Amino acid sequence: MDPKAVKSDLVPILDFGSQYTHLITRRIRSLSVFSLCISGTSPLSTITSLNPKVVILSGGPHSVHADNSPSFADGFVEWAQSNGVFVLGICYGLHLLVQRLGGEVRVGEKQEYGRMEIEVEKSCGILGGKVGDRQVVWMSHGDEAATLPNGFEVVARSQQGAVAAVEDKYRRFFGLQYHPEVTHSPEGMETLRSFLFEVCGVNAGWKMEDVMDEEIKVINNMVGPDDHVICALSGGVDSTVAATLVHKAIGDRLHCVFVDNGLLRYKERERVMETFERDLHLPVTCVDVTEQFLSKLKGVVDPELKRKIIGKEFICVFDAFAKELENNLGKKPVFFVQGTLYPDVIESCPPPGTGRTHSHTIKSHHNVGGLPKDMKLKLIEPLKLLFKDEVLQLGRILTVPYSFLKRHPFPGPGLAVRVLGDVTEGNALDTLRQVDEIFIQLIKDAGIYDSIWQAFAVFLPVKSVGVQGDQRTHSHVVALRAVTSQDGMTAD
Ligand SMILES: Nc1ncnc2c1ncn2[C@@H]1O[C@H](COP(=O)(O)OP(=O)(O)OP(=O)(O)O)[C@@H](O)[C@H]1O
Repeated sequence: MDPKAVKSDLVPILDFGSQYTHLITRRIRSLSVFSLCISGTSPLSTITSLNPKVVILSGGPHSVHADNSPSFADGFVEWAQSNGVFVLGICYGLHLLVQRLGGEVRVGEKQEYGRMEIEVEKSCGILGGKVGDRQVVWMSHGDEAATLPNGFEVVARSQQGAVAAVEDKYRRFFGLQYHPEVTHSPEGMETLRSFLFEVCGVNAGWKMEDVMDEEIKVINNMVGPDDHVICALSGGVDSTVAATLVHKAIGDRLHCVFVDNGLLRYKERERVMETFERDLHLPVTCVDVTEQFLSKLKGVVDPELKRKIIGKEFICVFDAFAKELENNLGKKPVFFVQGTLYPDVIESCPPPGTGRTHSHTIKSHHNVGGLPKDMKLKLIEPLKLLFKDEVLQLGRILTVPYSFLKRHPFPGPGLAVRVLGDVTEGNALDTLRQVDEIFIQLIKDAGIYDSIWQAFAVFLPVKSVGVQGDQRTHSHVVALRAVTSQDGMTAD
């Protein structure tokens, strides 16, 4: 997706490493306005090329007083001011604005963490001008704005008297000391909404239908009229939605491969292939490489080693599939489709100041281990700017069956990571498949499958005493686990 082709205004978030940065992006997107996280230290040209009406500076774990604390590019405030761009600094973003514009930030006398009450002191834009209004907000800061730059006014204060909201209406600079993006600030969402629409006059209109049309255009521009494309389909939501989208764009020049590695769930292969063929009309080749995978996993106990072996075998299978396709078509396939999502991209691009290496090129996340270099396939990652719930929305528009979209996620290495110990010993895999099926079926019968994020069984490498019929038995133990989650970022 080309961010510049988006129909709504685009709101970039300069990321300074807050654990909440992606939440700001999500809140704004939920208002039908496209938003993107970019590194807080991005060059000015990256920001200006997006032509934004509003820029948000995120919070972060740093203090502006620390050596090498990250900051926006030189010339940013001047550019914003001379182009009438609205700037909102949140927490660390507010401290940066205050400091870089000539105010003073100091270590707060009473550092504020958790729920606090604030009171609006001045009629203002960002908090809706309701003087005397009190609201509960989520604070998480050590530093505070002590002296404001010329032209700034305090709009709200915390109970402890610390600055909670500021603005310079004339220059269009705004700051919130608290985090409006978290649900612990109950009025935060309304604050973001009124800031974007009423203060900044942002145009909404970002729709998943447009994302789909735009993606199809991008794919058609990328893939030549005679080019062929490969996609590894796991039966999971991401690769299925990505493949369905690419298929809509280029038709049967897309060649999908589904790998039965002997580590799939009960009747997984039959169920997945049926959906691909009957409901989605996707051209999929199913390869059965059970023996190949299980022989490599014999005697392997270490889960990390299992993952590595599986990753390598997947690559061999994809490689063989590409060669066979080349023989059949008389030409090499050129592209490989991956269902990389936005959280993978964010995780692969650590924000400045985290101590992790910052990569400017987006590194693709692929837990089947990356592609072999001599395959020389270019990547198509049509979902790489979308969050999981947005991918589900896109899937619905692409008429991927609801039951399929609602399937619980299943790991790439499959049951190999749900059997603790050697997967080839005894009949661990078969036992696990049967237990898992019974567990999932019971959850479905109880009508709670859709409210659970992921439920699964794990085969443990211990035996315990039980009674079956009239017999005392000594047999394996299987653990059952189920978690709920909104988006797979946190779980209960
Ligand atoms: N059995 C399989 N056959 C073919 N490809 C597979 C298989 N398992 C995994 N893959 C490929 O590896 C990718 C990563 O696997 P994993 O299941 O961890 O990913 P994911 O990000 O949850 O995506 P998905 O929702 O598509 O499964 C998949 O998107 C798919 O392209």
